[in-house]
Amino acid sequence: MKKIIEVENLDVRFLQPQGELRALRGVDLTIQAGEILCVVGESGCGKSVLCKTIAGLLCKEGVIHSGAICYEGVDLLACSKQESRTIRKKAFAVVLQNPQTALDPVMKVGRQMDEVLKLHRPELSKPARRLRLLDALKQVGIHDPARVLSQYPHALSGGMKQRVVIATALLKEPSVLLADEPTTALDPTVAGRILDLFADVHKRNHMTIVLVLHDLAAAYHFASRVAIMYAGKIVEIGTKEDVFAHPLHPYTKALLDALPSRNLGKPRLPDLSGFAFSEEAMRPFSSTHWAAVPKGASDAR
Ligand SMILES: Nc1ncnc2c1ncn2[C@@H]1O[C@H](COP(=O)(O)OP(=O)(O)OP(=O)(O)O)[C@@H](O)[C@H]1O
Ligand code: NI
Repeated sequence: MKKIIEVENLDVRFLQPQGELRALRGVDLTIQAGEILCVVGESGCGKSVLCKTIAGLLCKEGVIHSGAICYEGVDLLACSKQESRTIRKKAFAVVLQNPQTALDPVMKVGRQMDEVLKLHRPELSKPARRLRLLDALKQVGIHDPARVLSQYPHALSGGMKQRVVIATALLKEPSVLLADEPTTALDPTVAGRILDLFADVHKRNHMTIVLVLHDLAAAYHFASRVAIMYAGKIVEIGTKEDVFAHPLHPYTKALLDALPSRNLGKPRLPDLSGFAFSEEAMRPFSSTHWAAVPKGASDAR
């Protein structure tokens, strides 16, 4: 498989009054074209900083101390700002965890999506752009796109807002979609549907997707490969089957042991309207994506 992004020995620090915080301590990561790479790790391990640094969105307090981020062989940290900006603008789109902050509250959805499309496809006429926007919303599962285009973001639910954000990201036809915990702000059933949407987008567009997730079980379902991050480093990476069957790092083992259900390879349950298992087993995606069992009832290993 072709490598699309190579991160080498990336070291990012935050200078604070009380000292230097090392958020990324030499991250090495290869992202392959066309894969869904899920990055999983505990809160504070550096997932968002990694995503933002790749996307060129690191806040000004963050210092890239050393390392390389190569996109199709071009080191974005070594080339000119203008060049790296042009490459990033063309190649990457980013979806963040809170759709609220991604949308302008005082601009109708249609207008803000149109602004993005105008930049990306200046040759399109206004009617052609409108058709493109309607189609983009349909592609993310919005059944009444004309109505949504005419609304302000506050009129939409959290899940609908995130769909709009994803549709807007896709308007840019990026090679790589970076999504940083895109479902954290959503309630569990909606979160499951949004993750399904990423899988769908991947299947349709053969795009490279980097999906940061908290939940290892969700990563198993959606990833081609899984990268485990711990204390500012990628400590393990591999196909999901390898990582789940033969975890090498103690943190990966601990994460796997913490899963409420170990029967991840089992067939999916159909959608259920109710749930009879213990509350602990009711993980956000369990009813739609895999059979959940009460703790202790299964030990697949
Ligand atoms: N703007 C900032 N200023 C100072 N420290 C920061 C800043 N942003 C992140 N950090 C620190 O960098 C480290 C990594 O943060 P990051 O947000 O990448 O974690 P994360 O893995 O995304 O966590 P979460 O799962 O909670 O989103 C943390 O210790 C965090 O406190
Ligand atoms: Ni984060």
